Amino acid sequence: MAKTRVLVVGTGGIGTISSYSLEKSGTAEVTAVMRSNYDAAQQNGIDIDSVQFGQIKGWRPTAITNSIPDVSSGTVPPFDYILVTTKNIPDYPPVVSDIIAPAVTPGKSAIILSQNGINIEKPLISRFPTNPIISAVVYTGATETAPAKIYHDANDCQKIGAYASPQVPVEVAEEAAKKFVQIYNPDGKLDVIYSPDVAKARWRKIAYNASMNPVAAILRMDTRRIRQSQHVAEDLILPIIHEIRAIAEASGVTLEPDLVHAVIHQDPNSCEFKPSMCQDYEKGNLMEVENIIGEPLREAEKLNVSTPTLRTIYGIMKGLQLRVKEAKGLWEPTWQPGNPFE
Ligand SMILES: NC(=O)C1=CN([C@@H]2O[C@H](COP(=O)(O)OP(=O)(O)OC[C@H]3O[C@@H](n4cnc5c(N)ncnc54)[C@H](OP(=O)(O)O)[C@@H]3O)[C@@H](O)[C@H]2O)C=CC1
Ligand SMILES: CC(C)(CO)C(=O)C(=O)O
Repeated sequence: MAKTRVLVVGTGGIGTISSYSLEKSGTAEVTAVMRSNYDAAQQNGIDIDSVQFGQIKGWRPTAITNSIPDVSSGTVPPFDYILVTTKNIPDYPPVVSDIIAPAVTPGKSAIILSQNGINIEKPLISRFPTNPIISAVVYTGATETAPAKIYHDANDCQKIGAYASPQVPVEVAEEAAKKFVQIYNPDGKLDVIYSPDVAKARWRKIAYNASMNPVAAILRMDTRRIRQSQHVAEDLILPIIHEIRAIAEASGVTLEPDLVHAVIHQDPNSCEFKPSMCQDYEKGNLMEVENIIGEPLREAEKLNVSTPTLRTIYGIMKGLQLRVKEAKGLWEPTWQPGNPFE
């Protein structure tokens, strides 16, 4: 039987772990789009040090490329799935829809977003109205420690489901999501499951990311120290979790009573874990500020929900993001027309 064709866009931490399981299943062939790690992977393959799969040296997916395949050329067969595992940073171009556009076959390729954040699916719906959109809420822990060297320290754990798109029949999108889970996890040994209510899963996950990620980045502190400082946990983390719960509730999603406990205890006491936003800031990289904090805040404004802590944290994170942009030469300190503070 022909294998399912999957394009993985952004083969860093999560992209590599997903590519590995998809290929290992024997039912998928992965084309991995790589960028800064392309040369290293071409030369020596990818090394994976995995808590779940052991030590893997020089692993290679079916194909590695350093550009997005252009399916309109007619030389590349269409992809059944496009799995997007780049960081998602809409405040600096190119945005995800522009990145993947050449590889999307209208009406065929299902697009799966594995990225953190809320509302990340919306720009894809308007750009690719006839393609099924699938949302993957990812709890896996994986970091690229050097080009094409992946440290996988928390078991692959994903909740995957269809995201409603007006021109795509619900059953088509659900079928695409279920089939993707089937090819990813054919024998059910992984904690990678179909979720009929992925919107709820996203709100639940954002309670961790909107609280722990920015507070860790601002303080340059791991989540155990955040919790060990009762003050930081009580005055910053808990209020943000409560604010996220209130926004979700106003948008029609009731989060479970164990939410606070689940966020506080997501990282075991034994580890000193710095969430991705903190790691990115320490590396001088742009951070996923808009989808993790900006979007929940915009939802809150629309729904008239009070979110004082989230707003303060957003202001600080926007400032830190600007510092990263300036250091990278992506922003110049100039006055924009209409700025009342000039
Ligand atoms: N890592 C984790 O444990 C978890 C991550 N997530 C989410 O998953 C997503 C991916 O995170 P993660 O795997 O850590 O990210 P990484 O930074 O490890 O990997 C992202 C990869 O995408 C590449 N990339 C970015 N833009 C492009 C582009 N335009 N064209 C081609 N390649 C591109 C990057 O290349 P380059 O190196 O050149 O920038 C990098 O190789 C994020 O949204 C994150 O929030 C969710 C849960 C856990
Ligand atoms: C905590 C983790 C790794 C997965 O839940 C994550 O989402 C992040 O660091 O941003």
